[in-house]
Amino acid sequence: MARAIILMADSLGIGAAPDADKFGDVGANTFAHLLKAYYDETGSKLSLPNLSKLGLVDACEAAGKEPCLIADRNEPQGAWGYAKELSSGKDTPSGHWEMAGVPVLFDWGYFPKTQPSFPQEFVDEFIARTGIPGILGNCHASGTTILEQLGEEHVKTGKPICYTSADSVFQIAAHEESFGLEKLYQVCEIARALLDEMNIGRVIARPFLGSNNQDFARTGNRRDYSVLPPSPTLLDVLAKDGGEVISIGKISDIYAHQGITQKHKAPGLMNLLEKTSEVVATAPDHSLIFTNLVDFDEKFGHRRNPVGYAKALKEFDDYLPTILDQLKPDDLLMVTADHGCDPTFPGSEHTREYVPVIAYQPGMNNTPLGERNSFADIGQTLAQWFNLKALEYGDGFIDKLNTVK
Ligand SMILES: O=P(O)(O)O[C@H]1O[C@H](CO)[C@@H](O)[C@H]1O
Ligand SMILES: [Mn+2]
Ligand SMILES: [Mn+2]
Repeated sequence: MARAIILMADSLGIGAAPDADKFGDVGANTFAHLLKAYYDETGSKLSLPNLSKLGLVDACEAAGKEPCLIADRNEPQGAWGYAKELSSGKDTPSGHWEMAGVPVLFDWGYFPKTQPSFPQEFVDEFIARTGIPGILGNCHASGTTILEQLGEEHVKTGKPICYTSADSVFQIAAHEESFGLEKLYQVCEIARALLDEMNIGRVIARPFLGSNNQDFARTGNRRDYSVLPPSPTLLDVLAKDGGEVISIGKISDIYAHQGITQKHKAPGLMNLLEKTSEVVATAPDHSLIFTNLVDFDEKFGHRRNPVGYAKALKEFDDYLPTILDQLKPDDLLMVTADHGCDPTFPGSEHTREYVPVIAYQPGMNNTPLGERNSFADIGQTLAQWFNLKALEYGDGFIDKLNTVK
Protein backbone atom coordinates (compact mmCIF):
# COMPACT_ATOMS: atom_id res chain seq x y z
CA MET A 1 0.00 0.00 0.00
CA ALA A 2 1.12 3.55 -0.59
CA ARG A 3 0.34 7.19 -0.04
CA ALA A 4 0.90 10.28 -2.18
CA ILE A 5 1.04 13.98 -1.43
CA ILE A 6 0.50 16.64 -4.09
CA LEU A 7 1.58 20.19 -3.35
CA MET A 8 -0.06 22.32 -6.05
CA ALA A 9 1.82 25.62 -6.08
CA ASP A 10 -0.97 27.63 -7.71
CA SER A 11 0.42 29.61 -10.69
CA LEU A 12 4.08 28.53 -10.42
CA GLY A 13 4.76 28.35 -14.16
CA ILE A 14 8.33 27.71 -15.34
CA GLY A 15 8.44 29.10 -18.89
CA ALA A 16 6.21 29.99 -21.82
CA ALA A 17 4.42 26.98 -23.30
CA PRO A 18 4.86 26.14 -27.00
CA ASP A 19 1.35 27.56 -27.68
CA ALA A 20 1.88 30.72 -25.57
CA ASP A 21 1.49 32.85 -28.74
CA LYS A 22 -2.22 31.91 -28.87
CA PHE A 23 -2.65 33.50 -25.44
CA GLY A 24 -0.44 36.57 -25.93
CA ASP A 25 1.98 35.06 -23.41
CA VAL A 26 5.21 34.66 -25.37
CA GLY A 27 8.15 35.33 -23.03
CA ALA A 28 6.29 34.62 -19.78
CA ASN A 29 8.16 32.73 -17.06
CA THR A 30 6.70 33.09 -13.58
CA PHE A 31 9.53 31.45 -11.65
CA ALA A 32 12.55 32.84 -13.52
CA HIS A 33 11.11 36.36 -13.60
CA LEU A 34 10.24 36.58 -9.93
CA LEU A 35 13.79 35.44 -9.14
CA LYS A 36 15.15 38.20 -11.37
CA ALA A 37 12.86 40.84 -9.82
CA TYR A 38 13.98 39.75 -6.35
CA TYR A 39 17.63 40.03 -7.38
CA ASP A 40 17.08 43.45 -8.99
CA GLU A 41 15.38 44.79 -5.88
CA THR A 42 17.52 43.28 -3.11
CA GLY A 43 20.90 42.81 -4.83
CA SER A 44 20.97 39.17 -3.64
CA LYS A 45 19.82 35.97 -5.20
CA LEU A 46 16.91 34.16 -3.55
CA SER A 47 17.96 31.05 -1.66
CA LEU A 48 15.71 28.02 -2.26
CA PRO A 49 17.85 25.01 -1.27
CA ASN A 50 14.94 22.59 -0.82
CA LEU A 51 12.99 23.38 -3.97
CA SER A 52 16.24 23.21 -5.92
CA LYS A 53 16.95 19.83 -4.30
CA LEU A 54 13.60 18.67 -5.67
CA GLY A 55 14.64 19.76 -9.17
CA LEU A 56 12.52 22.92 -9.58
CA VAL A 57 15.44 25.07 -10.78
CA ASP A 58 16.68 22.47 -13.26
CA ALA A 59 13.12 22.00 -14.53
CA CYS A 60 12.69 25.74 -15.05
CA GLU A 61 15.99 26.14 -16.88
CA ALA A 62 15.15 23.19 -19.13
CA ALA A 63 11.60 24.44 -19.84
CA GLY A 64 12.09 28.19 -19.91
CA LYS A 65 15.52 28.18 -21.53
CA GLU A 66 16.71 31.10 -19.42
CA PRO A 67 18.92 31.05 -16.34
CA CYS A 68 17.44 31.17 -12.85
CA LEU A 69 19.10 33.70 -10.52
CA ILE A 70 19.20 31.51 -7.45
CA ALA A 71 21.47 31.03 -4.43
CA ASP A 72 22.26 27.77 -2.62
CA ARG A 73 21.42 25.65 -5.62
CA ASN A 74 21.49 21.90 -5.00
CA GLU A 75 21.73 19.01 -7.40
CA PRO A 76 18.29 17.40 -7.73
CA GLN A 77 17.60 14.36 -5.55
CA GLY A 78 14.26 13.62 -7.11
CA ALA A 79 12.52 13.16 -10.47
CA TRP A 80 11.96 16.45 -12.26
CA GLY A 81 10.54 17.54 -15.60
CA TYR A 82 8.10 19.99 -17.11
CA ALA A 83 4.70 19.58 -18.73
CA LYS A 84 2.69 21.48 -21.29
CA GLU A 85 -1.07 21.75 -21.14
CA LEU A 86 -3.53 19.99 -23.46
CA SER A 87 -6.55 21.90 -22.15
CA SER A 88 -7.85 24.81 -24.17
CA GLY A 89 -7.73 27.30 -21.24
CA LYS A 90 -5.07 28.44 -18.77
CA ASP A 91 -7.44 28.51 -15.81
CA THR A 92 -7.38 26.78 -12.43
CA PRO A 93 -10.01 24.05 -13.02
CA SER A 94 -8.46 23.12 -16.40
CA GLY A 95 -5.00 22.80 -14.84
CA HIS A 96 -6.20 20.80 -11.84
CA TRP A 97 -8.52 18.51 -13.78
CA GLU A 98 -5.92 17.81 -16.47
CA MET A 99 -3.38 16.93 -13.79
CA ALA A 100 -5.95 14.42 -12.50
CA GLY A 101 -6.36 12.86 -15.96
CA VAL A 102 -9.20 14.97 -17.39
CA PRO A 103 -8.00 17.70 -19.76
CA VAL A 104 -10.63 20.29 -20.71
CA LEU A 105 -10.75 19.98 -24.49
CA PHE A 106 -13.94 22.02 -24.99
CA ASP A 107 -14.08 25.81 -24.82
CA TRP A 108 -15.49 27.43 -21.70
CA GLY A 109 -17.91 30.32 -21.99
CA TYR A 110 -16.21 33.69 -21.52
CA PHE A 111 -17.57 37.18 -20.95
CA PRO A 112 -16.47 39.91 -23.36
CA LYS A 113 -14.13 42.75 -22.39
CA THR A 114 -16.83 45.28 -23.23
CA GLN A 115 -18.70 47.09 -20.47
CA PRO A 116 -21.22 45.79 -19.59
CA SER A 117 -19.64 42.35 -19.77
CA PHE A 118 -22.69 40.32 -18.69
CA PRO A 119 -25.75 39.72 -20.88
CA GLN A 120 -28.69 41.90 -19.76
CA GLU A 121 -31.05 38.93 -19.74
CA PHE A 122 -28.82 37.12 -17.25
CA VAL A 123 -28.43 40.21 -15.05
CA ASP A 124 -32.22 40.73 -14.96
CA GLU A 125 -32.84 37.10 -14.02
CA PHE A 126 -30.07 37.17 -11.40
CA ILE A 127 -31.59 40.28 -9.78
CA ALA A 128 -35.11 38.87 -9.92
CA ARG A 129 -34.14 35.54 -8.33
CA THR A 130 -31.90 36.98 -5.60
CA GLY A 131 -33.90 40.09 -4.70
CA ILE A 132 -30.75 42.24 -4.70
CA PRO A 133 -31.24 45.92 -5.68
CA GLY A 134 -28.91 45.66 -8.71
CA ILE A 135 -25.24 44.94 -9.43
CA LEU A 136 -22.08 47.04 -9.57
CA GLY A 137 -19.05 46.44 -11.77
CA ASN A 138 -20.30 44.34 -14.69
CA CYS A 139 -16.81 44.40 -16.24
CA HIS A 140 -13.38 42.78 -16.41
CA ALA A 141 -11.38 43.76 -13.33
CA SER A 142 -8.66 42.90 -10.85
CA GLY A 143 -10.44 41.90 -7.64
CA THR A 144 -8.49 44.21 -5.36
CA THR A 145 -8.60 47.27 -7.64
CA ILE A 146 -12.36 47.01 -8.00
CA LEU A 147 -12.80 47.08 -4.21
CA GLU A 148 -10.92 50.39 -4.11
CA GLN A 149 -13.27 51.73 -6.78
CA LEU A 150 -16.64 50.33 -5.74
CA GLY A 151 -16.38 49.05 -2.16
CA GLU A 152 -18.00 52.07 -0.53
CA GLU A 153 -20.78 52.23 -3.11
CA HIS A 154 -21.49 48.56 -2.46
CA VAL A 155 -21.81 49.12 1.30
CA LYS A 156 -24.09 52.13 0.69
CA THR A 157 -26.36 50.51 -1.89
CA GLY A 158 -26.28 46.78 -1.01
CA LYS A 159 -25.53 45.98 -4.66
CA PRO A 160 -22.86 43.25 -4.95
CA ILE A 161 -19.81 43.90 -7.13
CA CYS A 162 -19.86 41.48 -10.07
CA TYR A 163 -16.80 41.16 -12.31
CA THR A 164 -14.94 38.72 -14.52
CA SER A 165 -11.52 38.18 -16.11
CA ALA A 166 -9.90 36.36 -19.02
CA ASP A 167 -10.90 33.19 -17.14
CA SER A 168 -14.33 31.65 -17.37
CA VAL A 169 -15.51 33.19 -14.10
CA PHE A 170 -18.33 35.21 -12.58
CA GLN A 171 -16.97 36.73 -9.37
CA ILE A 172 -19.15 38.34 -6.71
CA ALA A 173 -17.55 40.61 -4.10
CA ALA A 174 -19.62 41.65 -1.09
CA HIS A 175 -18.97 42.94 2.42
CA GLU A 176 -19.05 40.15 5.00
CA GLU A 177 -20.87 42.28 7.58
CA SER A 178 -23.08 44.76 5.73
CA PHE A 179 -24.14 42.31 3.00
CA GLY A 180 -23.53 39.12 5.01
CA LEU A 181 -21.45 36.04 4.24
CA GLU A 182 -24.30 33.56 4.09
CA LYS A 183 -26.28 35.85 1.80
CA LEU A 184 -23.24 36.13 -0.49
CA TYR A 185 -22.99 32.33 -0.68
CA GLN A 186 -26.73 32.05 -1.46
CA VAL A 187 -26.45 34.65 -4.21
CA CYS A 188 -23.49 32.73 -5.66
CA GLU A 189 -25.50 29.51 -5.74
CA ILE A 190 -28.26 31.26 -7.68
CA ALA A 191 -25.70 32.66 -10.14
CA ARG A 192 -24.14 29.19 -10.47
CA ALA A 193 -27.45 27.66 -11.54
CA LEU A 194 -28.07 30.44 -14.07
CA LEU A 195 -24.59 30.27 -15.59
CA ASP A 196 -24.45 26.52 -16.27
CA GLU A 197 -26.07 26.99 -19.65
CA MET A 198 -23.44 29.62 -20.61
CA ASN A 199 -20.74 27.07 -19.76
CA ILE A 200 -19.09 29.34 -17.21
CA GLY A 201 -16.45 27.35 -15.30
CA ARG A 202 -16.71 29.00 -11.91
CA VAL A 203 -18.70 31.40 -9.77
CA ILE A 204 -16.50 32.77 -6.99
CA ALA A 205 -17.63 34.38 -3.72
CA ARG A 206 -15.19 37.15 -2.81
CA PRO A 207 -16.12 38.36 0.69
CA PHE A 208 -14.27 41.34 2.13
CA LEU A 209 -14.09 43.48 5.28
CA GLY A 210 -13.09 47.06 6.06
CA SER A 211 -14.68 50.47 6.25
CA ASN A 212 -13.57 52.52 3.25
CA ASN A 213 -12.11 52.25 -0.24
CA GLN A 214 -8.57 52.50 1.13
CA ASP A 215 -8.79 49.66 3.63
CA PHE A 216 -11.13 47.05 2.19
CA ALA A 217 -9.44 43.64 2.27
CA ARG A 218 -10.60 40.25 1.09
CA THR A 219 -11.01 37.57 3.75
CA GLY A 220 -10.18 33.87 3.75
CA ASN A 221 -13.86 32.99 3.21
CA ARG A 222 -13.60 32.86 -0.58
CA ARG A 223 -15.66 30.03 -2.01
CA ASP A 224 -15.48 28.62 -5.57
CA TYR A 225 -18.54 27.07 -7.23
CA SER A 226 -17.20 24.92 -10.02
CA VAL A 227 -19.04 22.81 -12.58
CA LEU A 228 -18.40 19.08 -12.45
CA PRO A 229 -15.35 17.74 -14.31
CA PRO A 230 -16.55 16.17 -17.60
CA SER A 231 -15.46 12.65 -16.63
CA PRO A 232 -14.14 10.84 -13.53
CA THR A 233 -10.79 12.13 -12.29
CA LEU A 234 -8.01 10.33 -10.46
CA LEU A 235 -9.71 11.51 -7.27
CA ASP A 236 -12.97 9.76 -8.17
CA VAL A 237 -11.17 6.56 -9.15
CA LEU A 238 -9.13 6.45 -5.94
CA ALA A 239 -12.12 7.25 -3.71
CA LYS A 240 -14.12 4.49 -5.43
CA ASP A 241 -11.25 2.09 -4.82
CA GLY A 242 -11.60 2.72 -1.09
CA GLY A 243 -8.79 5.26 -0.83
CA GLU A 244 -8.86 8.45 1.19
CA VAL A 245 -8.76 11.65 -0.89
CA ILE A 246 -7.94 14.46 1.50
CA SER A 247 -8.43 18.01 0.23
CA ILE A 248 -6.47 20.80 1.86
CA GLY A 249 -7.43 24.35 0.86
CA LYS A 250 -9.53 24.92 -2.23
CA ILE A 251 -8.98 21.49 -3.88
CA SER A 252 -12.45 20.32 -2.92
CA ASP A 253 -14.09 23.43 -4.44
CA ILE A 254 -12.10 23.01 -7.68
CA TYR A 255 -13.26 19.42 -8.20
CA ALA A 256 -16.84 20.39 -7.31
CA HIS A 257 -16.52 18.23 -4.15
CA GLN A 258 -16.37 15.05 -6.28
CA GLY A 259 -14.03 12.23 -5.28
CA ILE A 260 -13.12 13.89 -1.97
CA THR A 261 -13.43 11.90 1.24
CA GLN A 262 -12.12 14.52 3.72
CA LYS A 263 -11.59 18.24 3.51
CA HIS A 264 -9.68 20.81 5.52
CA LYS A 265 -9.57 24.55 4.94
CA ALA A 266 -6.85 26.78 6.37
CA PRO A 267 -6.18 30.48 5.81
CA GLY A 268 -2.85 31.42 4.20
CA LEU A 269 0.29 29.63 3.03
CA MET A 270 1.77 28.67 6.41
CA ASN A 271 -1.51 27.35 7.79
CA LEU A 272 -2.03 25.28 4.64
CA LEU A 273 1.46 23.81 4.95
CA GLU A 274 1.01 23.10 8.65
CA LYS A 275 -2.34 21.43 7.99
CA THR A 276 -0.67 19.33 5.29
CA SER A 277 2.03 18.21 7.71
CA GLU A 278 -0.62 17.35 10.32
CA VAL A 279 -2.50 15.23 7.80
CA VAL A 280 0.67 13.54 6.51
CA ALA A 281 1.36 12.47 10.12
CA THR A 282 -1.93 10.60 10.41
CA ALA A 283 -3.33 9.69 6.96
CA PRO A 284 -3.73 5.93 6.41
CA ASP A 285 -2.32 3.86 3.53
CA HIS A 286 -4.00 4.37 0.16
CA SER A 287 -4.41 8.12 0.85
CA LEU A 288 -3.95 11.03 -1.51
CA ILE A 289 -3.22 14.23 0.39
CA PHE A 290 -3.80 17.08 -2.03
CA THR A 291 -3.01 20.68 -1.09
CA ASN A 292 -3.54 23.82 -3.15
CA LEU A 293 -1.26 26.74 -2.21
CA VAL A 294 -3.42 29.57 -3.52
CA ASP A 295 -1.51 32.56 -2.13
CA PHE A 296 1.14 32.42 -4.86
CA ASP A 297 -1.57 33.13 -7.43
CA GLU A 298 -4.07 35.24 -5.55
CA LYS A 299 -1.80 37.41 -3.41
CA PHE A 300 1.22 37.76 -5.67
CA GLY A 301 0.72 36.55 -9.28
CA HIS A 302 -2.52 38.42 -10.04
CA ARG A 303 -1.33 41.35 -7.92
CA ARG A 304 1.85 41.54 -10.05
CA ASN A 305 4.02 41.47 -6.94
CA PRO A 306 7.13 39.45 -7.90
CA VAL A 307 9.11 40.21 -4.74
CA GLY A 308 6.17 39.20 -2.53
CA TYR A 309 5.93 36.00 -4.60
CA ALA A 310 9.65 35.35 -4.05
CA LYS A 311 9.33 35.80 -0.28
CA ALA A 312 6.34 33.46 -0.18
CA LEU A 313 8.33 30.84 -2.11
CA LYS A 314 11.10 31.23 0.45
CA GLU A 315 8.59 30.48 3.24
CA PHE A 316 7.47 27.42 1.30
CA ASP A 317 11.07 26.33 0.85
CA ASP A 318 11.83 26.83 4.56
CA TYR A 319 8.84 24.68 5.51
CA LEU A 320 9.49 21.85 3.03
CA PRO A 321 11.97 19.86 5.18
CA THR A 322 9.23 19.41 7.79
CA ILE A 323 7.16 17.53 5.21
CA LEU A 324 10.13 15.78 3.55
CA ASP A 325 11.26 14.42 6.95
CA GLN A 326 7.81 12.92 7.52
CA LEU A 327 7.86 10.85 4.32
CA LYS A 328 7.87 7.09 4.71
CA PRO A 329 9.49 4.77 2.12
CA ASP A 330 6.16 4.16 0.38
CA ASP A 331 5.16 7.84 0.21
CA LEU A 332 5.44 9.81 -3.02
CA LEU A 333 5.55 13.61 -2.95
CA MET A 334 4.61 15.54 -6.08
CA VAL A 335 5.07 19.27 -6.59
CA THR A 336 3.42 20.94 -9.55
CA ALA A 337 1.35 23.94 -10.69
CA ASP A 338 -1.90 24.52 -12.57
CA HIS A 339 -0.83 27.40 -14.91
CA GLY A 340 1.49 30.40 -14.78
CA CYS A 341 0.79 33.93 -13.53
CA ASP A 342 3.98 35.83 -14.33
CA PRO A 343 4.04 38.74 -11.87
CA THR A 344 6.25 40.78 -14.21
CA PHE A 345 3.90 40.43 -17.19
CA PRO A 346 1.47 43.20 -18.29
CA GLY A 347 -2.13 42.99 -17.00
CA SER A 348 -3.22 40.82 -14.09
CA GLU A 349 -4.07 37.51 -15.75
CA HIS A 350 -2.65 33.98 -15.83
CA THR A 351 0.08 33.11 -18.35
CA ARG A 352 0.24 29.98 -20.53
CA GLU A 353 3.30 28.17 -19.24
CA TYR A 354 4.94 24.85 -18.66
CA VAL A 355 4.42 23.59 -15.11
CA PRO A 356 6.92 21.69 -12.97
CA VAL A 357 6.54 17.92 -12.69
CA ILE A 358 8.38 16.91 -9.55
CA ALA A 359 8.21 13.52 -7.88
CA TYR A 360 10.21 12.76 -4.76
CA GLN A 361 10.71 9.73 -2.60
CA PRO A 362 13.22 9.45 0.23
CA GLY A 363 16.55 8.18 -1.09
CA MET A 364 15.98 9.03 -4.74
CA ASN A 365 18.68 9.96 -7.22
CA ASN A 366 18.67 12.78 -9.76
CA THR A 367 16.09 11.58 -12.34
CA PRO A 368 15.29 13.83 -15.32
CA LEU A 369 11.79 13.27 -16.73
CA GLY A 370 12.14 15.65 -19.69
CA GLU A 371 9.27 17.41 -21.43
CA ARG A 372 5.85 15.88 -20.76
CA ASN A 373 2.97 16.26 -23.21
CA SER A 374 0.27 16.78 -20.61
CA PHE A 375 -0.21 17.63 -16.94
CA ALA A 376 -2.08 14.29 -16.95
CA ASP A 377 1.25 12.45 -16.73
CA ILE A 378 1.10 13.22 -13.02
CA GLY A 379 -2.38 11.72 -12.59
CA GLN A 380 -1.43 8.67 -14.63
CA THR A 381 1.68 8.11 -12.52
CA LEU A 382 -0.43 8.35 -9.39
CA ALA A 383 -2.95 5.88 -10.84
CA GLN A 384 0.00 3.49 -11.29
CA TRP A 385 1.30 4.28 -7.83
CA PHE A 386 -2.08 3.40 -6.27
CA ASN A 387 -2.56 0.32 -8.52
CA LEU A 388 -5.70 1.80 -10.09
CA LYS A 389 -6.98 1.24 -13.61
CA ALA A 390 -5.22 3.44 -16.16
CA LEU A 391 -6.68 6.91 -16.74
CA GLU A 392 -7.70 7.89 -20.27
CA TYR A 393 -4.98 10.56 -20.57
CA GLY A 394 -1.36 10.77 -19.52
CA ASP A 395 1.87 8.80 -19.81
CA GLY A 396 2.87 7.51 -16.42
CA PHE A 397 6.52 7.53 -15.36
CA ILE A 398 6.31 5.03 -12.51
CA ASP A 399 9.19 3.09 -14.09
CA LYS A 400 11.48 6.04 -13.31
CA LEU A 401 10.67 5.94 -9.59
CA ASN A 402 11.96 3.60 -6.88
CA THR A 403 8.88 1.45 -6.57
CA VAL A 404 9.45 0.34 -3.01
CA LYS A 405 5.77 -0.28 -2.30
O1 LIG B 1 -8.35 39.57 -9.48
P1 LIG B 1 -8.93 38.42 -8.71
O2 LIG B 1 -10.28 38.72 -8.08
O3 LIG B 1 -7.95 37.87 -7.69
O4 LIG B 1 -9.28 37.31 -9.77
C1 LIG B 1 -8.44 36.29 -10.18
O5 LIG B 1 -8.91 35.14 -9.58
C2 LIG B 1 -9.76 34.46 -10.45
C3 LIG B 1 -9.81 33.02 -10.10
O6 LIG B 1 -8.54 32.43 -10.01
C4 LIG B 1 -9.19 34.71 -11.82
O7 LIG B 1 -10.17 34.68 -12.76
C5 LIG B 1 -8.53 36.05 -11.67
O8 LIG B 1 -9.25 37.01 -12.33
MN1 LIG C 1 -4.82 28.56 -10.23
MN1 LIG D 1 -5.72 32.81 -10.59
